[in-house]
Amino acid sequence: MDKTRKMERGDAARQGALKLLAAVEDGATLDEAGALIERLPPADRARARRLALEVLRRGWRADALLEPMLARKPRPDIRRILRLATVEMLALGEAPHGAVNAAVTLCRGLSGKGQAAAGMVNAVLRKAAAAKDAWAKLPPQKMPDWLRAPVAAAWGRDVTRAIEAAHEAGAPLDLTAKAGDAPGEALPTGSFRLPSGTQVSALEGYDSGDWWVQDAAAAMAVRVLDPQPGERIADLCAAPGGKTMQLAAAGAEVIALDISESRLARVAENLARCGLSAKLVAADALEWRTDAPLDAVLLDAPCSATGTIRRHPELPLIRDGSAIAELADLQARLIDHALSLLKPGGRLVFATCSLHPAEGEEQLTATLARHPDLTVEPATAPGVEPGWLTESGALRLRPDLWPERGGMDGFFIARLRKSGVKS
Ligand SMILES: C[S@@+](CC[C@H](N)C(=O)[O-])C[C@H]1O[C@@H](n2cnc3c(N)ncnc32)[C@H](O)[C@@H]1O
Repeated sequence: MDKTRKMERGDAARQGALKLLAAVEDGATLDEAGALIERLPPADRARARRLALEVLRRGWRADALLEPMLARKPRPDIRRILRLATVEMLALGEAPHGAVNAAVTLCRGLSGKGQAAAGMVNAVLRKAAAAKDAWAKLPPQKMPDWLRAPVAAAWGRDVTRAIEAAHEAGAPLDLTAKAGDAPGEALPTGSFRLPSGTQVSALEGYDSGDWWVQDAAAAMAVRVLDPQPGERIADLCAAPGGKTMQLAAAGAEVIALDISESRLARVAENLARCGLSAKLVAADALEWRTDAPLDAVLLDAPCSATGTIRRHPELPLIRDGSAIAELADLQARLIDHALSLLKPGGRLVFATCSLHPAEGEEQLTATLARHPDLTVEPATAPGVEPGWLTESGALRLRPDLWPERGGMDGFFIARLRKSGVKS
């Protein structure tokens, strides 16, 4: 590819990244914003998304570095260009001349005053390129107060900083095998790990459906439930279906329920790809009833998803924490209804991909107060380290765990036994 075409391609990806970043500033998730770049060739689209992710993970850090170099606060489109080039140079190893030239070209493509900023952007980015030591000394991007305060109250400042470092580092690619092995490093908990950016569809076993993509922490809820062949188990919030597939692969008779028909269609696609089956039901779990009581229920409840910030770094920017009380209330109602579906002695696994104690530890305490006959069983499974269990026996997974292996998503998982004869 000649030099000019290479530059144009780089700029298409950068322009795509800037569009995604602008949409996030307007409140969209990166997935929602994806439509803005769908016309780009696949390689540019993937690069645009990667660049946007990396800038979202470090935008605050870039601002902190650049602020003393700027005479006045830049307008939003210029600030996005400055952040992008700074992150490219100082975090992604892009050669300064390439990143600075690209930033200047992007400014020249703007209207009116944007063009006039090209000189300033050139000068500031040249200074930024030389500020490697200052960049290295800046702490990772902080969580917003609505999340940082409860996290720090629960686990202290050192853990909070370690979680923030894990958020900045991003997430590897984890696979769950249908049976036996999958490509990648075998993790102690049974998942398989590959470097982030691995092309999923090129891996051996993709077409034959031997495995599916699922974070190592997310895979723990079903391992804690320990499904047995032939057991009747409902997965009440099933889509897109990672946990349904684990239950089906274990030989359980699975009812996979989700309120969203379109999301349930993804469960059907995923099951078909992997040659697994489950009964699919589109319904509100709060209203759904079954003729025969169940051996077990998996409730992977809707939540703030704050455990997935490594993969969704836009979440802290587009959420303000105001939904957490409402989500915790919905989770409590789902737990109560799930318990009513169980046989005496049946088990409920409650899980959320949240770092907020209101959707985890506090939810469990409130559940036990409403249902004093429930027993919390230790949430153990192969590879679970003793330090991951809370005092009450639930599993608290956090992004800062396994730092040498690349972390894991944040999850809370509790295994509850209904009173009566054990099933
Ligand atoms: C955390 S996701 C579940 C992820 C899924 N368990 C997996 O492993 O792939 C939560 C799901 O709950 C569904 N949901 C939200 N409220 C619900 C309700 N009242 N009844 C049933 N499903 C609901 C959402 O549509 C969403 O698909």
